[in-house]
Amino acid sequence: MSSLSLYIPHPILHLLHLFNPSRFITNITSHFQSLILRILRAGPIPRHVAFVMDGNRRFARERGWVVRRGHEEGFESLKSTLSLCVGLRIRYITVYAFSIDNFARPKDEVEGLLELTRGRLRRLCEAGDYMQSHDIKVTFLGRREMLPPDVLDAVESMERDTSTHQSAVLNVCCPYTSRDEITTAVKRTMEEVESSAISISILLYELGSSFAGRDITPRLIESHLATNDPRSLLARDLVPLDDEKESFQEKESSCEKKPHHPRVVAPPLDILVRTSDVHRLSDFLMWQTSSGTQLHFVKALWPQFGLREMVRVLLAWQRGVLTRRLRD
Ligand SMILES: CC(C)=CCC/C(C)=C/CC/C(C)=C/COP(=O)(O)OP(=O)(O)O
Repeated sequence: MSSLSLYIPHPILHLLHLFNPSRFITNITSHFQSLILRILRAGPIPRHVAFVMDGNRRFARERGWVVRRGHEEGFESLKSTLSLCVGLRIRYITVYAFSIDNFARPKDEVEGLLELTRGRLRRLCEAGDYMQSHDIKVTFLGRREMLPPDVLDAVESMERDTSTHQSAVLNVCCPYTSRDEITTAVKRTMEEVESSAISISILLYELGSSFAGRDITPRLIESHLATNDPRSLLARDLVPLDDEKESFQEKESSCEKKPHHPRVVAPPLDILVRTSDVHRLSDFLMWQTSSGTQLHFVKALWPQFGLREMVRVLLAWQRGVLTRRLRD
């Protein structure tokens, strides 16, 4: 601007200062994005979308940067993707932030990822920041007990500070693998079935009868998956298990309401996106993707994922939904 001041009269220069080209471009871009999201919202909207945020290291290496910087760019991409999802009114967003296997990566890289959790992500949950102003509940899924104490403290405070939020849920899988999640769910199901079987059989034995036990069904195991942890569900989305639906509805409509806590499950996973052109699940949400989930493998590396990629994914999913509706 200073060299321009030699040629441009002062009042015009003043106007140019007020005009601020970079702010103007940012405003135009954000208006354009809101318009696109509003158009997309005219169609069906998925309730639950998951992301395998792959390609941070490649993004860094291609630019001659240290790996840590690639993950930092990945974090910025997570923030902008969250805004896209919120703008689309998607209620559940589940991201693969840290696999249990990632502990085996170089120390500096692991420390960089943990620092993003206790630093940048923690700040987004503080008073007046993004998660508060957008009413987003943040929950961590996986083996939190494997995290260092200071990261665990940050995780617990993020969950506490956002626990009453109702507009959307961000599930951060960290440290997580799908096989571990399924194994834990099976163990919990067995414990539940055994404890209810024992108490009912004692009662029936005393009454002189016998008891065959509660059935272990896929739906019962599913209700114990991390994505169905009651802490990560929005009250308005709770869906009782099929075999409990009737009694749930009865209790809901009964005048004399007794406390009833049916096992519940979250809305099914509609879309899974994996970036960086890798066509694998890598031990992520294997149960949840086993029926009805549309899988999208996108060429862009995670730090490059943006509006264009999201629009493509959503249009493909909407096309699928509308085609099914016409066919059925
Ligand atoms: C704490 C938090 C929410 C962080 C967000 C940052 C972020 C996007 C983390 C994902 C980490 C990860 C292991 C990505 C996989 O790409 P890669 O590293 O395997 O990359 P590559 O496929 O190029 O090797």
